[in-house]
Amino acid sequence: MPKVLISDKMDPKAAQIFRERGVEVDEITGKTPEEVIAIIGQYDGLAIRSSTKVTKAILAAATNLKVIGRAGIGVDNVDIPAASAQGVVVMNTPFGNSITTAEHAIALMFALARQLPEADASTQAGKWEKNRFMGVELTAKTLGLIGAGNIGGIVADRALGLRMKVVAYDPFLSPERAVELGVEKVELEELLARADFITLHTPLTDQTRNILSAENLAKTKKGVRIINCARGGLIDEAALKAGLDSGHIGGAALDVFVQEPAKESPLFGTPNFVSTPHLGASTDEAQVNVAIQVAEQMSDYLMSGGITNALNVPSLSAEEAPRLKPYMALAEKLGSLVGQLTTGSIGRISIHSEGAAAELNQKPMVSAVLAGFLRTQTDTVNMVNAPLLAKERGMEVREIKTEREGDYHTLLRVSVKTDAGERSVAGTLFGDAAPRLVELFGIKVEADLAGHMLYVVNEDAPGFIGRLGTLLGTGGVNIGTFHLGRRSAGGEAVLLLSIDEALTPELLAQVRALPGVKTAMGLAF
Ligand SMILES: NC(=O)c1ccc[n+]([C@@H]2O[C@H](COP(=O)([O-])OP(=O)(O)OC[C@H]3O[C@@H](n4cnc5c(N)ncnc54)[C@H](O)[C@@H]3O)[C@@H](O)[C@H]2O)c1
Ligand SMILES: O=C(O)[C@H](O)COP(=O)(O)O
Repeated sequence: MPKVLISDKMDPKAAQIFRERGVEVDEITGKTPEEVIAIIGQYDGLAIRSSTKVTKAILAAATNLKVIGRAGIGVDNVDIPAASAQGVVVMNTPFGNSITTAEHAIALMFALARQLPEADASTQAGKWEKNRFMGVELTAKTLGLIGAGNIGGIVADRALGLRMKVVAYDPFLSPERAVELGVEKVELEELLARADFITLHTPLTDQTRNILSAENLAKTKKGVRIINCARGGLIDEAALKAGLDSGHIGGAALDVFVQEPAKESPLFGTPNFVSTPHLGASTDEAQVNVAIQVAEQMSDYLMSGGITNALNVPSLSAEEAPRLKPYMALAEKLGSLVGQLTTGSIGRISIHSEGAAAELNQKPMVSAVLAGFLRTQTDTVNMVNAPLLAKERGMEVREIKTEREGDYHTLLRVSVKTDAGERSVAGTLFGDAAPRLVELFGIKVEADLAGHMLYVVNEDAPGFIGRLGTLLGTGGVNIGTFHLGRRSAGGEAVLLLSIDEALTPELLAQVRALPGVKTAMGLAF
């Protein structure tokens, strides 16, 4: 039974779903990295929010880990390249807390417009400072949206409902989507110059880090109010403090900080500054949503191989998984076969689907071919890191689809281009389930690729099969199945034998010494 560790505070629904789906679960929160390292080796899955930092060191100790599930959106607390290199799937729940976070941004916008936190503190201190707290209306004000994705889009919708004008800066926002959202797509400079309120909804990347730098803050309208419910690091906090102190910035509300937890900051205590401790996603509804989603996704993966919302591997729904499973087995076997039969460096590997195979999700099949191929070179490859490894090894990967059926109802062909030219193998599924090799380097042959096999290329001549059978029999090797193919009568012939155990090097040398043998190799699947 697979075992999952929930290492951050999560709605109890997550544990309930894991158990219902047959996954054992431990909830151990608030541990130091060293404590996580000490226990992580026993788990197949790790369910987290933003507190657990999944570092290289934690991954190195996670020897059984197959999946990391983030109950939320941001995965900047996970070393994704290290997870990928180790073959661990990383998934998040990209929509479960979007509405909640958008509402938090709107709440902070109101808090700034009417100085609610300071008015509250003053009133509860018995001061009744009615004349001190003069606010501004939101109606007819311009909201500048930096990042118009899921959360930004919801913020825009709510702001339009408040009769605000919304301008958006997002280089990836299409003009059509801007129209659909009812926002005006503008460049950053224009947004800075026009916005009365600015709200940030981008991930933290090299392009967005300090997007509100001292220089850009100086370009904003005097009195601008700024909200950040996305990620610390999007705003230069020192420049923000200076802008608030000088009065150029009319107010700022931060839910996220460069350093979290933010137990101290020069911003604390600054007039017109409002803060919350990374509460954007903290509502009952959002936490139930993300807990359910993460547990369902992780259970699907651990129990049936279904992949949803993964950041480092193509998606594969739980419905697709059973249909794709035999194809993945075929793909992996074909990849392994070409890997075992190819020497020298590979310039290109092409995966060609024909007939029924072409109607399926190609990405998982491609990953399976690459994993099968590369497993002949390294033990640490799997579906997750295979595309990455192939790229690192300078292999060009081609995907080709032909929906028309050829000789077979469904066919997968794997071709490799090396210095010696291009060669291919092809396979089909018998009864849509059983993988079978049907072509080997241009020769028709029908074989199951399983267990130990002997591959022989020889000159087609009478008596050869008898001599080979006698040699193997004398050597104590039991033949399970025997598959033959030839290019033409008397031409090159190929033999694929399944054998109960691998040939000893001595016996293999004797096979190679038989008259007419061009190549003989042991294979294993
Ligand atoms: N405070 C919280 O608790 C909380 C909760 C949920 C999400 N978040 C954070 O909010 C952010 C947005 O989440 P989302 O679900 O809307 O993500 P999303 O991926 O749907 O949207 C992000 C948008 O940013 C845009 N973008 C990327 N680079 C940009 C750039 N250089 N300039 C301008 N725009 C750029 C993208 O095109 C995209 O439209 C994420 O960082 C997420 O981690 C925070
Ligand atoms: O990216 C997210 O989903 C938010 O930052 C929420 O983080 P949390 O799950 O730690 O509240």
